[in-house]
Amino acid sequence: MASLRCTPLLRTGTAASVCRLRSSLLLLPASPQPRAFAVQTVRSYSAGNSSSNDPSKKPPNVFALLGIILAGSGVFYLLSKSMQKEREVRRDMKLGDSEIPTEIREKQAAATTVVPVPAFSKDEVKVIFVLGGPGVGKGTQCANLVRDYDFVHLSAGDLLRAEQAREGSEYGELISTYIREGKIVPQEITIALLRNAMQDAVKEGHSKFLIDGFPRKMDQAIKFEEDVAVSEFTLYFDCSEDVMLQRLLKRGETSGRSDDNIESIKKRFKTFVDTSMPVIDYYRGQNKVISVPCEKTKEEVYDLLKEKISDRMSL
Ligand SMILES: Nc1ncnc2c1ncn2[C@@H]1O[C@H](COP(=O)(O)OP(=O)(O)OP(=O)(O)O)[C@@H](O)[C@H]1O
Ligand SMILES: O=c1ccn([C@@H]2O[C@H](COP(=O)(O)O)[C@@H](O)[C@H]2O)c(=O)[nH]1
Repeated sequence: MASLRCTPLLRTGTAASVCRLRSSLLLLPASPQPRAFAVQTVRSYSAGNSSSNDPSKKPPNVFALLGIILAGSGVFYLLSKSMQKEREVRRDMKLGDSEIPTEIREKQAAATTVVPVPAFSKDEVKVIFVLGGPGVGKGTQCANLVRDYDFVHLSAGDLLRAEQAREGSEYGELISTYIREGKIVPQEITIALLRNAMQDAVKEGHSKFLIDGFPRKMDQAIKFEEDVAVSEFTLYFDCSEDVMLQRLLKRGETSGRSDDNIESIKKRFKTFVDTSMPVIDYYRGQNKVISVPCEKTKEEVYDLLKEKISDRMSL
């Protein structure tokens, strides 16, 4: 089986990514073993043998015996030749495809299927996705968990805003437009930012991550879990649109965010329903969603959240 590890290098704003192919070819299925030949025991009949006079015990026909031995040797020779040919084909990988028998080529293709390996193993990191509609209170509750427990909070939206504001970023313009329009920024950018931030935190000895506002689209979910880390579970913060709208408009009075205005908010709600809810449904199908009702006060929501998380992992 071969394994693939990809290392995106967005940190300096470049889109380049380095893919290290760790290819360890599976050995082809073992060659057929030479068949065991039946060993024929030849009795020796001496002239003085008392049974030699018994007409039912005639000496074996020497020519028949020789024939059997010759036929056996022939089959053995042909079998050895065929095994040697297969060994040569396997050893000499420089042979052109057309020279390799189809059957062997098919075996090789099956054995070299590339399987992606996440950058962080389940032993190294515990990743919790935090999803929910715009303004539901994800950031507020993540801040509570960071204050009280050993979590690292990575908000995809915050990372994108920081990249947008970074001098010299080649994605600044693009991110700015996507955020204002409530659209989802291409996953390569967001995943590279998250991965770099995780790498820094792991280097500092952290292992528990709250990935807030991500994945918001199925392609992000699949790619992140293939390339970066597999999630433990998803927290889904649930609230009516009316309540979220009131919270966002209130926040918009001071946040300075380009998308905390009624036009952008409507677009964000639509994107959430059309694009992000399928991600929650996807994880729900895997029994990996913890739903947290969020209409009550911040404190009440937090108490419920702690209770629900501690049912699933030790806090
Ligand atoms: N339970 C709550 N009751 C009342 N107000 C709340 C509650 N939770 C959060 N808020 C307020 O609602 C606003 C949005 O909260 P927050 O920024 O945490 O939401 P979010 O889900 O992270 O938003 P976004 O998706 O836009 O990043 C904030 O002003 C916050 O103080
Ligand atoms: O994975 C993501 C996360 C966010 N975005 C864009 O950012 C804004 C704001 O996100 P918040 O979580 O509300 O801070 C969001 O509307 C998207 O435009 C993204 O593209 N991909």
